[in-house]
This record gives sequence, C-alpha cells and structure tokens, in this order.
Amino acid sequence: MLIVGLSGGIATGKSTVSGIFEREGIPVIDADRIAREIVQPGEPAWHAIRDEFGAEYFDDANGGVMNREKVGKLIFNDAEKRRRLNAITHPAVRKRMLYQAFMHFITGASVVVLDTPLLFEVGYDRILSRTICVWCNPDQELERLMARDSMSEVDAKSRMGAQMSIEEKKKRATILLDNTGTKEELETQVLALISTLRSSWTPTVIRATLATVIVGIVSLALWKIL
Ligand SMILES: Nc1ncnc2c1ncn2[C@@H]1O[C@H](COP(=O)(O)OP(=O)(O)OP(=O)(O)O)[C@@H](O)[C@H]1O
Repeated sequence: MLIVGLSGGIATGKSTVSGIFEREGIPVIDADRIAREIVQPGEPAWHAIRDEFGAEYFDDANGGVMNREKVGKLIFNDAEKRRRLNAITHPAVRKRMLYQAFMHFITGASVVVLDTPLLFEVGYDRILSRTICVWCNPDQELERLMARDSMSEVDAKSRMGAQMSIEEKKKRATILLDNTGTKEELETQVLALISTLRSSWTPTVIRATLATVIVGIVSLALWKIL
C-alpha cells in the first residue's frame, strides 16, 4: 500500500485537496480530525490531560468537553507544559493513525493519503516515499486564512509566522500542488496526480496477484505430488 503524505502551510488548501482525494475514493487519514477525537471525554488521552492540568480545563456542564482554547492559551507561552501535552497527545495520534493505515491495508486500499500539517516537522517525510506540499503565495494564504476563520490580520500573521516556512516544505516535498490559481485549477492537478498514483500502483497490484496465483498453483501441485 502506498501512503502519500499531504502537507502545506496554514490555509494553503490541504483540506480542499484531501476532500478531492476522498471524493475520488482514496482514503484519507486526517491527523487533525484524529487529534480532536483522542481528547473526547472518556478517551485515555482525555483522562491523562485532566490528571496533568486539572478539571478547570474541561467544561463539566457540557459532558466534560476539553476547552481547547483555554488549553491552547496555557501552552502557548510555556514550552514545558506544551511538551507535557504533546507527550500525551502525540503517541495517541500516532497509534490511531497506524491503526487506520492498517485497516485500510487489510481492506485492500492501494493508495492512502496521510493529511498532517506537521508532516515535515515531525519527520514523516523520512519514511514516506511520496510527500505532497500544497502551496500558495503568502498574501493569498493570509487572505484565505482571515476570510475562512474571520481572523484579524495580526492573529493570522502570528499563526503563519509560527510554522515552518513554505519554501522549506516545498524543498522537502516530492510532489508540489500549486494553489495560486482557482480551486478548479487545483482540482485539475489533483485529478492528474491521482491517475499517476493509481497507474504507478497498477503494475504492482498485477504482479502481487500473479505471484499469489503462481504460489497457489505450485503449492497445489506439490501437495498432489507428495
Ligand atoms: N484556489 C483557491 N482559491 C480561493 N480560495 C481557496 C482556494 N483553495 C482553497 N481556498 C479556500 O481557502 C481556505 C483554506 O483552505 P483549506 O481549508 O483547504 O486549507 P488548509 O490548508 O486545510 O487549512 P488549515 O491549515 O487551517 O487546515 C478555505 O476557505 C478554502 O475554501
């Protein structure tokens, strides 16, 4: 199974791209979605964060939902608390990503997309042979981020400044998707990429099927002879 990493800058179009992959029947493992799932009330990470930081970071009147904004503020300027939170959440996210990848493998997926904003920061690009960086110009990134999240220019610039530079991500990626044009232009690139990924895997699937058939025939013949 081919696992293709998908990353980019904040609001450069990762979700737009992963939506096209999903619509075309290619499973997407969404690290952001998983990061929200593992802190749902009752999950092991939810208990661990509650024990570590206290009940005041949870809305008990609302089923104990974690107050992400409050936790975000707590760790923003405190590297040690951020490290402790990451030590709880990162292994839980990795475990669920691996589980989802395994399930896609046993259900016969040939290509799976791993959508994670921290692909390069965490170093997944060292273990994945194909990595996508979806990029646009910084002024477009700022404009799209402000429009989508109704965010002030100052806040949007501060979020953009906290990430690895898009130039560095472009250098490390093996596939670039240019999102400086329209969404339709982006879609054309993604569809072309999907057909390349599928065709590059078709020969492998055929070889694997042939090998299985040959092994089956040889085993049957040996069984009859012996
Ligand atoms: N080519 C485009 N032209 C105009 N708007 C776009 C284009 N591509 C994406 N957008 C819009 O920009 C915003 C950000 O896109 P998207 O949510 O896909 O980015 P993202 O990289 O997943 O964001 P995040 O980093 O926050 O997860 C969305 O509102 C989306 O509709």
